[in-house]
Amino acid sequence: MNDARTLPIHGLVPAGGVGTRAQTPGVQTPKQYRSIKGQTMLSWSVRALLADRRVANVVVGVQLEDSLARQCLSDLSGVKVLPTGGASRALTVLQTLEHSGFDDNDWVLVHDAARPGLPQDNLSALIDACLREQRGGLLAMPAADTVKLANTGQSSGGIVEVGKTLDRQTIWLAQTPQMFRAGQLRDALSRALAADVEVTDEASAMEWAGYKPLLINGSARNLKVTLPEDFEWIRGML
Ligand SMILES: Nc1ccn([C@@H]2O[C@H](COP(=O)(O)OP(=O)(O)OP(=O)(O)O)[C@@H](O)[C@H]2O)c(=O)n1
Ligand SMILES: C[C@](O)(CO)[C@H](O)COP(=O)(O)O
Repeated sequence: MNDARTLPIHGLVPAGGVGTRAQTPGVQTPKQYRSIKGQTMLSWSVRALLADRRVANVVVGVQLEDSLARQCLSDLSGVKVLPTGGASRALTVLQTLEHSGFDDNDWVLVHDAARPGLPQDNLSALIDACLREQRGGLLAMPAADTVKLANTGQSSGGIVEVGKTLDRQTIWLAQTPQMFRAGQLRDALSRALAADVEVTDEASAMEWAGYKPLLINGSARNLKVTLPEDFEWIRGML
């Protein structure tokens, strides 16, 4: 009989993007399939989840026509690739959840394929906190810089000006993994997307549904590889 506090914990990696912002002239490979120190970025990110012995398995959501994921993950056990990619990250997560076979009360850790440097102590701290508090949560970093809100209504000719400075004491920058009960997350994502809510991470759908996810300290090493120069940074961290 599964202990309700420690029901299976699954990984879910949305890998259905094309990495537009990371592309450089002549390199069309989606960023998750770019090689870093001999492994694809996707492989690094999946392995980072599996490194915690409490993570039972990982499902990876990719676009229907994607054949690269199975190739680069073929040496890993406990990994299933599903053709559940959608037009947005949130839709990929939802469709992968819907076809994962996870039970509603199972825990799921959603982690970007673009965050290969996830430190094990951060992952462990997130899992510990969610199991201890029996609440969902996410890795995030308190803002270390002064935070400006742009005055979007006034920009002309590409010029953007400051609207105001925000109190950074309450600003945290979300990372992944984000850990929630599979059924609650699936329902929140489905309802939020049906209501045309802007969902850029799992927590925003859960917040819209009324939950208060835990914020657990992440790391600069858990960089989301987004721009071409990020590959140089992340190579030095792996
Ligand atoms: N339709 C999409 C879009 C994104 N993702 C995944 O969501 C994660 C974070 O998204 P992001 O860094 O924005 O990746 P891309 O969307 O590929 O990048 P870009 O916005 O530059 O195209 C990535 O693992 C990406 O593969 C996804 O599964 N399905
Ligand atoms: C989920 C996320 O990594 C949290 O910061 C971020 O929202 C993903 O944004 P992207 O534009 O889909 O990369």
